[in-house]
Amino acid sequence: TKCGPLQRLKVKQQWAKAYGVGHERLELGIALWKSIFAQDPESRSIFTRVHGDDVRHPAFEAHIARVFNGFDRIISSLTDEDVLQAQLAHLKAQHIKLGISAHHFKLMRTGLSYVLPAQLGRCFDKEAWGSCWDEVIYPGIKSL
Ligand code: HEM
Repeated sequence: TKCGPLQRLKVKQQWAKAYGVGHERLELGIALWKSIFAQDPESRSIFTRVHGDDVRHPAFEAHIARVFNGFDRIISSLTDEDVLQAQLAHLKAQHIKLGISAHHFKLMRTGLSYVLPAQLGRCFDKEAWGSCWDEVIYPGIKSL
């Protein structure tokens, strides 16, 4: 499939539902990062500044909130190409300095494919998410 207008709308709508409110949002984030660290325990080491050794540390919870805020900005912009590309370019510049590789983005892609269905059930459109990640989000943010 392609990340076309329909897929973008689905991703937007499903993200809005999963992102939810209050503590649900934090729990989704904690589940995502637990999945990333379970897939690759070594990847924790790039998060020392934000206490990646403990996903419930206030500093790590703040990190989770920043990343989801970034997600929210990207996904909200999926239907506005110019804003979308500006958001992606900004995140790309931030991640170049951090040494985030294709491998790391793969961990996140896989993590999302676990935690979003847990939140959305059968509403999760795997193909729409996969194509928008592979064709739009990842190519826009990757640096290495
Ligand atoms: C679409 C995917 C991603 C988005 C939207 C995103 C978003 C963000 C945002 C908004 C920040 C905070 C920047 C700041 O205010 O300084 C951040 C920091 C960071 N991100 Fe990402 N990120 C993504 C993917 C990843 C991946 C795949 C990894 C590695 C597995 C990663 C690792 C980091 C690290 C290490 C930091 C800095 C932590 C610190 O403050 O020390 N990010 N990210």
